[in-house]
Amino acid sequence: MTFPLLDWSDYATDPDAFAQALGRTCRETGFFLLKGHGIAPDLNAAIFAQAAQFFALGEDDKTPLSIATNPHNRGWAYMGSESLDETSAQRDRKEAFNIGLDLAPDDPRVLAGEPFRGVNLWPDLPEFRATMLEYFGAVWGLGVDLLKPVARDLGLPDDHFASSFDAPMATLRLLSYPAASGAGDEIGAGAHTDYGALTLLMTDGAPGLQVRPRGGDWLDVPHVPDAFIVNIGDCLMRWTNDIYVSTPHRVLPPPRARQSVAFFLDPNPDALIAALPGTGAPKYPSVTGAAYLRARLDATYKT
Ligand SMILES: O=C(O)CCC(=O)C(=O)O
Ligand SMILES: [Fe+2]
Repeated sequence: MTFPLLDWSDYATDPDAFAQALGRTCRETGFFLLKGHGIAPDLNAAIFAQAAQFFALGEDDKTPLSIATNPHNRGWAYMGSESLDETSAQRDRKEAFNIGLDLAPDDPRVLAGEPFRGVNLWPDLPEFRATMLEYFGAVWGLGVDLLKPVARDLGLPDDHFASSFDAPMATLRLLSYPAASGAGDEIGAGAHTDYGALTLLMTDGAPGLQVRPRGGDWLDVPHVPDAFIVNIGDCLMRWTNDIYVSTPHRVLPPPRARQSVAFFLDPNPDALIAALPGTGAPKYPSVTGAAYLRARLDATYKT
């Protein structure tokens, strides 16, 4: 397996060729690298710097922001609270912080208690919120743009997915992995496939991320500075009636402390995940975006 390096600026000059290359990788492995995406290296650097400040806070500052008591998948996940490998009892050696679509406390969707419609939790760090929201907006825009060549590859109008992602259950997730302790049986993030439509990931370059293509062995994902590692998730696989594949990946305990920033683009809560036109007899019943994500998260946080 190779990790194709796609250049987003090619989409503007030759959208058909870009869609074809993107489609090929989504059908074969569901993983690619993306450069030329226009998100400023300065903004990337700022995100990593703010994340480092957050993770350096003490438990007293982080505990009130706990995701465990938040019904909307927002906030801080402490070390050992998750097991991404649903088949294993082994706990991931990582901390995380989730930020969702930013809504005001008096937003009607928040007041109505709609699923995944909550307010974000913020640490007391002066530039944290503004930096996170700027990045959230930029990567959300890029993710929705990437769904245009996806639609084109599937023979659908370019804007086919737009209305399913205009108020998405997207999550910006900061991740921090301590260096391997050397104790042997540990994992940074257990083997899993992502739940949503697309994931756009940046890492600090510390090794650890591996992908296992169907029928193959675990492979290290190469680091290309400032390129996103993009992969498709189970929701898009299901939407395409399995024409696209989501691929298992994991994070090994890294040789040095490691940070990464993932953006999970899940659809709107009420988006209907049903086999797309032209993809054959549906293999799965239709499901809403919210019902699908809730079922997957419950498995991750099982006790
Ligand atoms: O930290 C990474 O490089 C990947 C994390 C990941 O796969 C996830 O959180 O879904
Ligand atoms: Fe993942």
